[in-house]
Amino acid sequence: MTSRKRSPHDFIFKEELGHGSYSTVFKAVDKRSPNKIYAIKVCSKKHIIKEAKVKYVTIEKNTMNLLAQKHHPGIIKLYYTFHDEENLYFVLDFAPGGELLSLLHRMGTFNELWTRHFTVQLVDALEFIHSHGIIHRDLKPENVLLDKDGRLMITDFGAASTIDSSLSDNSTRCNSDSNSVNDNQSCASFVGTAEYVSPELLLYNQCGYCSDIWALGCMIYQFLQGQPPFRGDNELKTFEKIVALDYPWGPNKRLNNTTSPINPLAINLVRKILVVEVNERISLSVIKKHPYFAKIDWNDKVKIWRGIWQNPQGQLIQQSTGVPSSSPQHVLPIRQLHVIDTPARNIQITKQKRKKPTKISSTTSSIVVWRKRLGISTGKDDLGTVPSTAPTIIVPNDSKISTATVTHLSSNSAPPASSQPIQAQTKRTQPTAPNRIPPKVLINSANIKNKPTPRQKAIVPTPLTPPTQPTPPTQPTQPTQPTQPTQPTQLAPPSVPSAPLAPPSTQSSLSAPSAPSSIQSSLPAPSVLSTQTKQQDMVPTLDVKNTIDPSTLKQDYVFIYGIPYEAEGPAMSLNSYNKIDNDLITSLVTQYKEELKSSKMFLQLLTLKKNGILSYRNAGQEDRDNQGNMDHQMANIEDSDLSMYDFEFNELSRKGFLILEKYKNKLWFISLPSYSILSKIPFNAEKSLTINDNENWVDCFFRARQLLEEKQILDKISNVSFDSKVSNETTSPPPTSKKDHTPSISNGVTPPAYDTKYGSQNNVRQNNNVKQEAFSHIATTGKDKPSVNSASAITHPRVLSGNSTNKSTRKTIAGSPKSAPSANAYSNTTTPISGNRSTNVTNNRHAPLLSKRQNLPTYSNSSPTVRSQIKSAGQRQPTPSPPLSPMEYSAVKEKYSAPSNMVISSSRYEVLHTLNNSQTNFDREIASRGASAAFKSLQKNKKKN
Ligand SMILES: Nc1ncnc2c1ncn2[C@@H]1O[C@H](COP(=O)(O)OP(=O)(O)OP(=O)(O)O)[C@@H](O)[C@H]1O
Repeated sequence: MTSRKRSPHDFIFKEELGHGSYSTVFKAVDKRSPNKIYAIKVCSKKHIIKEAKVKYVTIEKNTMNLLAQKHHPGIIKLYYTFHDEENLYFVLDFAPGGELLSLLHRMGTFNELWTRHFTVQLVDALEFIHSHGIIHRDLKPENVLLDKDGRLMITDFGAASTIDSSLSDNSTRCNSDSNSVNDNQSCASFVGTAEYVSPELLLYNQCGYCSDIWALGCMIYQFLQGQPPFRGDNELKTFEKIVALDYPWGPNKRLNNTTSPINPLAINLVRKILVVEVNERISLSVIKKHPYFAKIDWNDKVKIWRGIWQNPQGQLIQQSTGVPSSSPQHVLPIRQLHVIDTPARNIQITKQKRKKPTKISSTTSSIVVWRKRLGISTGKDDLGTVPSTAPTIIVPNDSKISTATVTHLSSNSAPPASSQPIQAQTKRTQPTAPNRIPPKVLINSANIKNKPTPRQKAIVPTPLTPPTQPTPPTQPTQPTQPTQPTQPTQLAPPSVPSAPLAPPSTQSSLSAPSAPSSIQSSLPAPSVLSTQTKQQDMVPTLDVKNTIDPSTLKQDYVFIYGIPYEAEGPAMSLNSYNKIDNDLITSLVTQYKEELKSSKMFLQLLTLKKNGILSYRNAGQEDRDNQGNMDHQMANIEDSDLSMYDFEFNELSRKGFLILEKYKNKLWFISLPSYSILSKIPFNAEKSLTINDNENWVDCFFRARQLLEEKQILDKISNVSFDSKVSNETTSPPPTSKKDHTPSISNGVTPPAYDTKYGSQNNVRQNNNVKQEAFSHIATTGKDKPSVNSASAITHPRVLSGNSTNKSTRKTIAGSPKSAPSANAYSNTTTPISGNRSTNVTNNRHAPLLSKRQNLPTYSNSSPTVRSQIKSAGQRQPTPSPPLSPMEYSAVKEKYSAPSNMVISSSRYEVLHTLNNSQTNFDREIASRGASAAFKSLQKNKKKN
């Protein structure tokens, strides 16, 4: 670090490199020495204060300062920090190679050579970090960047923790030193990323150097397999998998369609790292001696730190891997196929883009929920070193103590024998347990792979909480648009027959053969609510008392436009559908922008409840449904066929549109009335009816989703014991959780056969001719057709936010997936809109298409009959039928599992997942399309600016 004071004026700021939860990173040139290129991380002071990130920024600064005292090639160096009125600035090493995750994404997996080379670099860099008494705590491929030669550089120390050097012997061992697991205050906080979080943090609130080693193990696995070892449909499931060491091994599949077996030594290494018991987890020094690194000379730093794009002489080599050596900025931004985010445009340095959900707090809440449900204390008393004896798992029902222990779990880590030539050497520790895990813990032992001991006696759990009631019945549906979450592909005829709309000019660009020749729609003029309307007319029928309800997450005035559309015609590829869909939305918005935002429209009072129900009532006129309700149900965000998009939606400036789409059924455009229109509403009414106007709609959607998701998880955790399903000794009635289908299977309900006919008719019936396209006001019809402007520059609503490498991913619990929405019929039947605004916008529309291709039934593509069978099986089986044998059970499970390449979410992970698992070029095209479209969009925006 140089002490010379610098300022933003010393640098020329170039393009944005990416942004994280509290910063935007720009490429910058030092004016004093123009050859010096840096990455400058800019954190808006306002934003970090508002988002309570000060602590993390400080940690990052201090940690990087500490590490910058000595140069290490594997660490992003911090050169200067300074601030002005608006921002804090971190001047860092520029890593032109982008994120390691992006490289992995582009390749599918790394080959043997690269995996070993990267691992060696990681081990060396980690050793350096640990030698400074620092634990990174958020190691993952996203936080590892690449320099121009393809050398790793670890970054993002915002979650780091230092170990008190007076206590530490600076050992990097996980075992044998009491400091290796740090239980001090700073370390006991929950940080990290769901997929890489260590079991000691989950179970004991502890972390240490060994927690970074755990993450290293996850990364090695990911290099070889393309995705991290532990991934559940949501964070809580991921946590379950982590403590159960539930991870599979498959061949090393590359995107160039080559497959190779995995080196057994690599598997062995990973297995020695991914051990739940920290005292048995291999340390860095032992890792270095592992036979996998037999040929590595750890003292030969030059060799170790050769870039992967360099030959032994240090020259850049041409890659045959699809990574051009000519361009150092190898990595295309990887964006979601469908995102809710802020467009990357006109980003002032001082202006923080729409944040992605908070890393730390989200993680915290998930872990807290998870631990709470397992009955694991999160209190300080529970801290301390990991006991030499593993916790006993006690199943609640009859107070019997299971023999499952954490060490037991670790011994179960062995992947299937076929892919695991080398067996774990994990020693079993004493199973008698201190009350590390209080006696309410359920261990889902069916998740434990290759359980070496005979199956335990099944103990049907007593729910930790009374069974939760299913989501309350939906409110009466609006007459024009029945929304039936359980029948996602049910197509409702347009409620308003419409005159054709001239095809948007963009249609000519539709390349798909099955694309509609025209998109016809009409825009019946809505009833006019002009600004001259008498103020009292605007809210005459609103009953204030009825409106304010504690379950309301948000209620506000909006304009809503519904466009029902019906899909007919032959099957269409997902690609075509996506394109049409994008074009449709885009053209509608671009053509009717003015009308959609017009003050002529009726105001609606939109309400989002905790149960996910979104309803509206007309603020301008008495408008009751058949049952006399003023609130009309619009959608249930739990509906797996509901997608949400953002078209330049900016709540502050009240611009743009939030778009909801029920798969091939209806589009809703939600816009916000201008302040001037709002001011026409009588003050009292406005004040009393507007609820929670401090929180954005999108945040509220995600909050609702999270609430629902947590409830769902809690139901499941409370009610499910896999033991009870596979055991012949089941004695208790099955759980009754609405959404847990597992019991139905375990109770011998015959899995419904896949209804091909129905599937083909209903689920895969494609929108070849989006022929309907009635463009009707949701609550009224009108006559005036708006003028049709020729569609100008088309921006795709879903890729609008194609920022450069937006670091948001589901893996960062930080705003994590919260959960990847699941299309997995077996484990998760409904998928609310995800909890991560920037990554997780449910888009299960893909599921049916992909499922069909593979002829795999899923809940989301099963017929209503099938669904009701599954549901009723889960809900109403009064007497347990003979349970399935384990084999039958796994067959059923497999049958009802979502196909591995299903695009069920829009996060980068999902895209990556699809890429990694795709069988065909078609799938890969789908997955990469989002990224390239996002990239193009970004470029366009940049040019414009
Ligand atoms: N030194 C760098 N060189 C090149 N690109 C960088 C550099 N640092 C960051 N970036 C890009 O900017 C993105 C965001 O940076 P960073 O992860 O530091 O932000 P953050 O706010 O700390 O993120 P997080 O939400 O993970 O805490 C990164 O994903 C990366 O693509």
